[in-house]
Amino acid sequence: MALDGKTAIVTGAAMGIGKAITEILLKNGAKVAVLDVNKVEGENLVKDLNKEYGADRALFLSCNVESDEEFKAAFQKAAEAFGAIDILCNNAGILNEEKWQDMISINLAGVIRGTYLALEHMRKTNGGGGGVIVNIASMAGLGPLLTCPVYTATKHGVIGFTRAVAAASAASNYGIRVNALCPSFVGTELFTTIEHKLGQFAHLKGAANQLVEKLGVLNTPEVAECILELVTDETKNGEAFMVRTEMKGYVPFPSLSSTDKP
Ligand SMILES: NC(=O)C1=CN([C@@H]2O[C@H](COP(=O)(O)OP(=O)(O)OC[C@H]3O[C@@H](n4cnc5c(N)ncnc54)[C@H](O)[C@@H]3O)[C@@H](O)[C@H]2O)C=CC1
Ligand SMILES: CCCCCC(=O)CC\C=C/C=C/C=C/[C@@H](O)[C@@H](O)CCCC(=O)O
Repeated sequence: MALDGKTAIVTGAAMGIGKAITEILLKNGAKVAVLDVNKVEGENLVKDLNKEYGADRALFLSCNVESDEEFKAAFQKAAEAFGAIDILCNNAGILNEEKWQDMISINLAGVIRGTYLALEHMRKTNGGGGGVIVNIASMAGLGPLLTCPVYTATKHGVIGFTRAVAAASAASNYGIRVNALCPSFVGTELFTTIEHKLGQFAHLKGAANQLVEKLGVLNTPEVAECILELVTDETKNGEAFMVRTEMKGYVPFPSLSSTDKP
């Protein structure tokens, strides 16, 4: 899918990885609806982006991905402003093991909520033009991050959901691909403020720091680059793409056919 003239919705787009994804989509010719709970950051960002990329290329919509009503209204407004939606990036997420129910509600249920809304708007069997969804998971969706058991669970959930809904979309001729992006550590506010958000396993933070030392820290444009790959390569559906400082690529999963033995 070429991006020129396409329209996108990015959640949690006021800062961090979502902001970088918004910028790379704009640079490549798309229009972007910036959804976020942070109105001040979101509105300021959109003002700057429209100065840089042209009037009305970006649109801020206040939206908490935990709210069905707000999410639905944001999709409606974006569709009215842009004509149609071609791309959804479910990026909004938090890390706070002390507020673990909120993490499930935002990181996993928010992705499901956004995906189901996008299927309604975009699926060819409902008058839509098809499109692509990218869910921001994490390397913690592929293996355990021991200081963060619930964060790990939400990201494993995002990958499982992505793979299943991708297969269901293909089998239903929706014309919508769904893929997941799995970055290792990225230097955003989420990463720099974890100190007081690790809950009962905060005493294990030394182990997490060792993993950071080993894996290094990505910057947000490096992560955003990978979005282009997942959006534009029409052969990819139900994939998880891992990005680390020293390597990136599609993650192989076991096939688990009925004849396989453990
Ligand atoms: N920073 C990292 O090391 C990594 C982050 N990720 C994932 O990338 C995504 C983005 O994370 P970062 O940019 O690092 O975080 P960040 O904290 O820098 O930015 C998150 C953005 O999401 C917004 N947001 C939070 N809750 C929201 C809600 N309920 N509804 C709408 N917007 C909401 C915030 O206002 C903020 O603008 C998350 O899903 C995170 O789990 C994945 C791997 C590594
Ligand atoms: C504590 C800050 C979390 C920031 C948010 C993230 O999503 C970052 C996740 C980044 C990396 C997670 C890696 C987990 C890896 C484990 O499964 C480990 O077992 C893999 C070890 C890889 C290796 O040793 O090469």
